[in-house]
Amino acid sequence: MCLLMWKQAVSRHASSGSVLVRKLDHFHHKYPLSCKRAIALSVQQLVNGKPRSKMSDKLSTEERNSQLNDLLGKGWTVQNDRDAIYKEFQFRDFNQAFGFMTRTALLADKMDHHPEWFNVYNKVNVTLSSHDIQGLSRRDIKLANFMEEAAAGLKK
Ligand SMILES: C[C@H](O)[C@H](O)[C@H]1CNC2=NC(N)=NC(=O)C2=N1
Repeated sequence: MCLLMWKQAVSRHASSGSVLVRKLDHFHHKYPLSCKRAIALSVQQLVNGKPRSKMSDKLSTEERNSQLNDLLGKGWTVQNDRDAIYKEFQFRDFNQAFGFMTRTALLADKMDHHPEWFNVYNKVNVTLSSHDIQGLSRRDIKLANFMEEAAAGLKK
C-alpha cells in the first residue's frame, strides 16, 4: 500500500514533503502515520536532495571571503587562538540586552546551534564557532547575521 501511495504522491505533487504530509493527513485518514512519514521524507529528498549533514557545512574559502568579510565589516573579529568569531554588543539597558538574548536563544535552539556568550547589564559578549567541526560553519554566519538584525531592530 505504501508503494502505491508513494507513486501517486510523487506523480501528483511537486511540493515539499511536509506540505504533502498535511495533504495526506487531510484526505487519507485511513493510512497509517508511518506510511505518511516515509512518503513525506522520500518526496522531500526527491524535491530538495538529501539533507546536508552538519559536518559538511564548514565555510569554504569563497564563503570566508564574502560572507565572513561582511561580518568583519560590522564589528566581528576572528579570534587569534581558534577559528571563531567574536563581537561585543552594547544595548541601552539590561531589558534590551536580555530581549536580544531571548530572540537569539529561540533561533539557536531551533538550529541546535548555540552561542558562547556572556552578559553584564547592557553588554553581551558573543563568540560563535561550530564545536563539531572545531571551526566556523554556515551555522555561525546565519546566527551572526540574525544577531545583527535583532540588534539593529532595537533602539540604542
Ligand atoms: C547534541 C547537539 O546536537 C550538539 O551538541 C550541538 C549543540 N549546539 C552546538 N552549538 C555549537 N556552537 N556547535 C555545535 O557543534 C553544537 N552542537
